[in-house]
Amino acid sequence: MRAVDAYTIQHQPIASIDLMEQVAAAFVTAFTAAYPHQQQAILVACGQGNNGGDGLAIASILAGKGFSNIRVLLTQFSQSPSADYLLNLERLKKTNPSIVLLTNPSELELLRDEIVIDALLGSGLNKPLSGTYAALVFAINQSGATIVSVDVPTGFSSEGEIQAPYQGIKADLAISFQLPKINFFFPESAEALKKFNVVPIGLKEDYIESLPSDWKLITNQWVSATLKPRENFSHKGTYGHVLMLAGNAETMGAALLATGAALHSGAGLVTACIPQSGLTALNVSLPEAMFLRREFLQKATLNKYQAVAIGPGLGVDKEQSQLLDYLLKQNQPLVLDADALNIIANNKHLLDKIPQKSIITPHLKEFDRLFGEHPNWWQRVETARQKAQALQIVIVLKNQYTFIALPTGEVCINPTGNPAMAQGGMGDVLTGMIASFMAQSYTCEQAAILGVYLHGKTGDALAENQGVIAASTLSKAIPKILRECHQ
Ligand SMILES: NC(=O)C1=CN([C@@H]2O[C@H](COP(=O)(O)OP(=O)(O)OC[C@H]3O[C@@H](n4cnc5c(N)ncnc54)[C@H](OP(=O)(O)O)[C@@H]3O)[C@@H](O)[C@H]2O)[C@@H](O)CC1
Ligand SMILES: Nc1ncnc2c1ncn2[C@@H]1O[C@H](COP(=O)(O)OP(=O)(O)O)[C@@H](O)[C@H]1O
Repeated sequence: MRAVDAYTIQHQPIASIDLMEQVAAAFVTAFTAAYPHQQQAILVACGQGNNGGDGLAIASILAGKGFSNIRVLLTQFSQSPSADYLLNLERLKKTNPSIVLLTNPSELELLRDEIVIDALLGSGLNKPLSGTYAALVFAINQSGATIVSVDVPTGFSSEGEIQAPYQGIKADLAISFQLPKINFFFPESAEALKKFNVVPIGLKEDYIESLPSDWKLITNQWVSATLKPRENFSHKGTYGHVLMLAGNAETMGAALLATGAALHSGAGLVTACIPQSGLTALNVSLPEAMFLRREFLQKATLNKYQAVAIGPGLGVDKEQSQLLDYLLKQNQPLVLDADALNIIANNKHLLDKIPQKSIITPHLKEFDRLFGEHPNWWQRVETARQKAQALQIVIVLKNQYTFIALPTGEVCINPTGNPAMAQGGMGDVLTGMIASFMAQSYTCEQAAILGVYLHGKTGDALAENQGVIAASTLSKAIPKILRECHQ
């Protein structure tokens, strides 16, 4: 993002001070949408770099909009304030603001119900907080005030390992510019911010797209452009055939959920290879699905299936291990989830046998069982990136924000999904969706990205009206979201 700012200043007819003005205006629009009352007491806490410069411009704009109860806290910790900070300080002084000069953090006093706008340090953070900054941050956190951070909470690294224990500002909201920070998507950020809001500041999208980056944020635009329409004169054969190998006596539901999601996501045909004991349930709940006896799997012609998925509710006994072993030898790309991954974790030599272009969908624990324990998510995602490249597979590392590591070494971040989806069976639905897209002739990368994004998007649409979403409810709602996403 810092590169984007620098490029914009160089290549657009805009000076850095004017970009700062745009940033401040965009911040104020989002801030006043959340806190509209002009009598609201606000303390704008400014450092002496460009983040502090933003804070000064924000204070001026808020005052201009009639916010009459603003105090501006100026830290006096640095010997070399930034040029734009100094310029904005001169501008602000003309508005006759209430200024609090702070040399000693212990002098900080907040008014009743005062909101703190945190503009102390932003993306310029280059070392852990210490000394006076650390003491001030501690005092602000302790105050219990509502905190809204400019760009990033002070002390929070935008990229790289998040310091543990976290000692930066604990913001209620961070208002960031143009693009979210990569670390907002890591679970450890929960300590630093409750919510983030990204506001546009008019930077060149085509330039941002063209920047080489190992990280990609999945967008609705990409999904809509990638989804193929259902063509006139097409038929069930056009949309591929999924074979779903799943289920066990106590976990037949997982097989039904995965099979149902494959149907609801548009596969032309879906066959469930489940134990005989699940047949009645299959016929009653999913009459569209076909059935393949487990004993016949090894006699079946596997290449009549455009996607083969294995794992949901499968079990890890000898019989299931042999089935997996057989499939791994067919050298046909697979979707591997749940117990298929647990079997591989217990027999690590099988990792190298996963056919290239396969997709594996571990949650945190399954991932660590496969690849070893990780002290934090940053390292876990880096392992995913390396393993996806080394094995030439797609790794869908599931979480609130799922990371998809591609064989190219890129990692896609999925912005959709919400905690209402945190219920058993949700991963089974995802496996069915991904297998369905694979059967419909999308590449393994596309199938994984479409599956993950649309899974979360369906959950987001349902969460507008319900607090908890059962996996079967989500599955049935997929067709409506698919319709909406088709261009
Ligand atoms: N054109 C742009 O770039 C735009 C930028 N914008 C805004 O600017 C923000 C980035 O501003 P920035 O680069 O001036 O850094 P900032 O975060 O204010 O820090 C200031 C200095 O603090 C120091 N420092 C670092 N860590 C420290 C620590 N732990 N404890 C103590 N000191 C520490 C370090 O200086 P050093 O100590 O290394 O000399 C650093 O340089 C960005 O988040 C956004 O809000 C927008 O206006 C859009 C246009
Ligand atoms: N808080 C959350 N926000 C968004 N998605 C979530 C959340 N909790 C769970 N999910 C999604 O639900 C799925 C859970 O997968 P998994 O743990 O394998 O479930 P199960 O094995 O019960 O089917 C993942 O796709 C995950 O991204």
